[in-house]
Amino acid sequence: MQQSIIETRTGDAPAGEAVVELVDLRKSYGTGPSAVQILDGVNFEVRRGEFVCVVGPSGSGKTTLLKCIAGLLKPSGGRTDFEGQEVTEPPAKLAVVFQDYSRSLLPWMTVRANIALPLRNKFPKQERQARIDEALESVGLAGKGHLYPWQMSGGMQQRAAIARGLAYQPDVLLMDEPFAAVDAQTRIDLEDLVLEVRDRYDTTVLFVTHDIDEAVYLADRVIVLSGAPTTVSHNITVDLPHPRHQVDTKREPRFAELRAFVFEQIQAAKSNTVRNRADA
Ligand SMILES: Nc1ncnc2c1ncn2[C@@H]1O[C@H](COP(=O)(O)OP(=O)(O)OP(=O)(O)O)[C@@H](O)[C@H]1O
Repeated sequence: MQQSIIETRTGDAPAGEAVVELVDLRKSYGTGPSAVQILDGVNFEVRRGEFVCVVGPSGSGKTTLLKCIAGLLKPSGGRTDFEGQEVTEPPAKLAVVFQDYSRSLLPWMTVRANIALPLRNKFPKQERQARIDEALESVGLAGKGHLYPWQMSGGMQQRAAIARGLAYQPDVLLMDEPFAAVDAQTRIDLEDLVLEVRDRYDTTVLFVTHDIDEAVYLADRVIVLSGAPTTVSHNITVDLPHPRHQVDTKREPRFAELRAFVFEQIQAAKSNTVRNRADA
């Protein structure tokens, strides 16, 4: 029998402390009559320890949203809070992993030196070395720290980029389509790796993806964005058991139901975007 889809209303998120909170977040690019409104009052919270995926049509502003949360872009209105403080600069306890691993690692430095970079002047040498070793081990790169990024496969480089974020031991990891540029098998391995490290470090994860299967597989909640100008169209609880398993979880009827529901909402958001553009 089909179960109903559980939606979380804003302000009614699962119990626990809100680590990230978006309050009526607005962002437009450009000024005057040529300004284009991308985010048009986005509201949601991420609770400590949650894994939240954000999906939405292409161009709906997912990267823009993540950059506002990371303090890399100033909102045009509303605000984002990190651990109860309004974000006005990149928060110290937040790390970002971007899609383009080839640009996020410095090619003239070894992997160890890349991971050490954000730790410099923050921790004594011995602690830095211990953090680097632990982060490398947790992403399956123990003993590979002496390599340069260009000596590694795409999947290994993205593991190294994740290790750099983890070594900092952030409270929140923001990930912007981190596996979009790797092959399908590596992507599956990295999805499970991120679930493992989330459990190991108890990190809160906010993960942007185009891939609906990936979102439902990884998330505790999926936030679906409407087409631009963008708001939250759905906030869906993923009531699949943990630990997730690439075959068993995806075989569950509930997985198929949730996947179909998210897919339909994105299709609806896409057609609204086309209509909005035609009306403009
Ligand atoms: N710096 C900028 N200046 C002007 N427009 C921008 C800028 N950055 C993004 N945009 C526009 O804002 C809109 C949203 O972009 P954004 O990259 O946030 O969307 P997205 O949902 O992440 O897209 P995709 O799914 O294709 O990666 C797009 O139309 C994009 O062209």
